[in-house]
Amino acid sequence: MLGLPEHVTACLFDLDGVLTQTARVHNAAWTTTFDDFLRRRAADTDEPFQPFDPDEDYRRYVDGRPRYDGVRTFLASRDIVLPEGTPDDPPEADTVHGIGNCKNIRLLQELRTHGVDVYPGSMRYLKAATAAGLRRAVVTASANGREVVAAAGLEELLEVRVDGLVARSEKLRGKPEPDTFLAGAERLGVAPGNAAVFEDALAGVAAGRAGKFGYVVGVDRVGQAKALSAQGADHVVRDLAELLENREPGA
Ligand SMILES: O=P(O)(O)OC[C@H]1O[C@@H](O)[C@H](O)[C@@H](O)[C@@H]1O
Repeated sequence: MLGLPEHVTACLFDLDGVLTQTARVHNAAWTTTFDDFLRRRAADTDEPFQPFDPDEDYRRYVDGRPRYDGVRTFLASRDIVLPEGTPDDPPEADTVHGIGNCKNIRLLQELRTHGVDVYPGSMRYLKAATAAGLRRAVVTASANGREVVAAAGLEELLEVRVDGLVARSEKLRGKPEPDTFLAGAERLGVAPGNAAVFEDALAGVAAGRAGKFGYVVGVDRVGQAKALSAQGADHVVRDLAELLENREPGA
């Protein structure tokens, strides 16, 4: 049904980059934030400034991961270790939390100024899934998940939300671990084997594979179809509307 195998009765959708056109907003906020930090550091250490790569660095180290995990993973890729700091560190603090908080201020500024766009194909797919009686959850690493879902006007179409705040309060490990997707399936009352994961991030597809979900759809918005397959996507589309055309997988 809807391009999914017969045993699938529920859909677990990632948010940024799958339902809403906000992956690029996160990416831009991270790029500016990391570049500011790296420039300061280069000036302090006399080492050359090597900017954050919004393609490679974002996809490998930041995309899909919880905010502070993204900071740690990227810094580790440059052999940089910073103090953790605390959640209320100011945005200029050179700590894991300070950098994450700086990115969040930039992200919210942009989201609140320009609003949130939904992918038209995703809206169509969500409506078709609702009409077909498939269960529907959104599972996002973002602590801003509630705000983005509301700004996108998707609240009515999603039965369950597992976001970064839920993950924090329930101590769920972030993607690429499967915990948040497993929590989404559990809240819908569906076994992982009967749920399909929809993900645009490499870490998210890896989480879908690790959780032994019934089907993993890779959503390729940036030309990384091969990498999504290599992480374990069963099928890769460029837009969810493609699944409405192909009624059965592989058809
Ligand atoms: O900083 P937030 O809003 O909690 O989001 C955390 C992460 O959420 C993911 O959905 C994005 O792919 C990442 O880019 C982002 O860093």
